[in-house]
Amino acid sequence: MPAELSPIDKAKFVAAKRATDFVEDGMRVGLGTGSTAAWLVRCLGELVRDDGLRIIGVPTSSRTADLAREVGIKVVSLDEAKWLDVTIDGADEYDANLNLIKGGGGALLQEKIVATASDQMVVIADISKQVETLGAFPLPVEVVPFGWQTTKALVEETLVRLNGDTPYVTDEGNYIVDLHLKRIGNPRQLSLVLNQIPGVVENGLFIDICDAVVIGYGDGKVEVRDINAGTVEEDHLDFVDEKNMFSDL
Ligand SMILES: O=C(CO)[C@H](O)[C@H](O)COP(=O)(O)O
Repeated sequence: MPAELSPIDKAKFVAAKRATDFVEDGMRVGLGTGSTAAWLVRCLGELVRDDGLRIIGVPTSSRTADLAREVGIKVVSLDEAKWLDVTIDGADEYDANLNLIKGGGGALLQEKIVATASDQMVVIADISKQVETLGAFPLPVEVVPFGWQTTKALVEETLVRLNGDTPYVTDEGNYIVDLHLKRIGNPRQLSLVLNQIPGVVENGLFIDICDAVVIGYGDGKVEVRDINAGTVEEDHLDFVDEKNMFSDL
């Protein structure tokens, strides 16, 4: 029997489950990274196994690739898929314009490349990720290992301050440094400035990339906000149904 889910996991689960509605038979799907994206991968795996859904998945990290294969999703590289119908991924923060901070799981580079190579990007998140102004979540910046302390000092000079001396190592062998900015007044400009610093590979600000957000709540409520259509749809999903659960929880 599956263990009882916490309200936050229920929220992540219902957001992920509802987001599978964006996926149709034959699609090439970008698969995000993180705990919410892992729910999505499991939900899609269930549809592949039980309903015969045929999709090709392009994972955004080695972790997601392992999980996707484990649940029976056919995995190819972005170069093989070339262009994707939809990418569904989690986020650390989203604002009213659906600009995002991503990369809390250290996968921002692949996530940004895959999302940009998609007709549509859909974010799945619990309501706690919604913010008025981006920046409370430390902004991850991926830097090359060569001279990373110097790059970090340059970023510090350009911006405010940087915490943490032991960098996280990404799938590409790069480092992640986190910017504790508290509030990002102009995310578009900050993103451009950061990416001009030599040694910076990419940053976790996703500007004008996300098309829709599926927001999950602990009671099973789901909201789908589409920034292009300007619509908000409400739904309710039942997570007590055992059919929706996974035996490894
Ligand atoms: O950007 C990410 C990984 O690089 C994740 O999508 C983000 O950190 C959200 O993670 P979670 O769904 O576990 O809260």
